[in-house]
Amino acid sequence: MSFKLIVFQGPSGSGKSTLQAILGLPRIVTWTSRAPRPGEVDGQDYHFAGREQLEMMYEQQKMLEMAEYQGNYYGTSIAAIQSAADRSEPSAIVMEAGGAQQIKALLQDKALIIGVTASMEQCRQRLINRGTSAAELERRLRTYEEEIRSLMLCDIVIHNSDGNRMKSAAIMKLIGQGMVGTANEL
Ligand SMILES: Nc1nc2c(ncn2[C@@H]2O[C@H](COP(=O)(O)OP(=O)(O)O)[C@@H](O)[C@H]2O)c(=O)[nH]1
Ligand SMILES: Nc1ncnc2c1ncn2[C@@H]1O[C@H](COP(=O)(O)OP(=O)(O)O)[C@@H](O)[C@H]1O
Repeated sequence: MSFKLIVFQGPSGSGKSTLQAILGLPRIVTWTSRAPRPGEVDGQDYHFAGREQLEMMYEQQKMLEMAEYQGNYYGTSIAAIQSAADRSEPSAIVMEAGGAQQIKALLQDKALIIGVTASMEQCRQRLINRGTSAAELERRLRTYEEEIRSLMLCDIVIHNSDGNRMKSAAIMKLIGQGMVGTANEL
């Protein structure tokens, strides 16, 4: 497989992190100013930091990209991308649409952007099961339609509905085994 980076994009609760875990490639840990959820580990799920620290990192040009999503900063450090570039195997990252497009512009054929979808009702139910508060749930689902529209910019889209769980996992296995390559490998 000649991809350097596999990017997951899609609405909250669609299953981005789940599919990333099934793919099993080294994952790039990004930065966020949001508070950790119960069970999330600093340095493993995210690098958790204050808004000021992230603004400073951005000003010091330590970030490749940074986006504000639902009132919090999310960003990818240049250091993290550099260590991914040094690895022989591809890495995986989860990003919102703006970040994914920046990566695509930068890496072009070396990045595979995977859009992940599920119906709004299924996303809602999954977020409730994840213990999301009512206010947070409304905020997260408010951007659902916009995030679905931006999936048209992805290279492939996986309909990760409840009924498609096994199929989504099988597609991830194929990608992980290098069965999906770039055009110049055809
Ligand atoms: N642009 C960008 N988006 C990110 C980055 N890290 C995470 N995100 C995105 O930020 C959004 C919110 O993430 P999170 O709060 O963990 O919620 P979740 O995706 O619903 O579990 C998601 O769309 C992530 O893909 C990053 O480094 N850059
Ligand atoms: N195909 C699926 N069917 C049913 N539940 C799923 C499926 N994919 C993921 N989930 C569950 O949905 C929840 C949200 O998944 P997650 O990967 O955290 O989403 P995201 O990273 O997009 O916010 C998790 O509890 C996960 O186990």
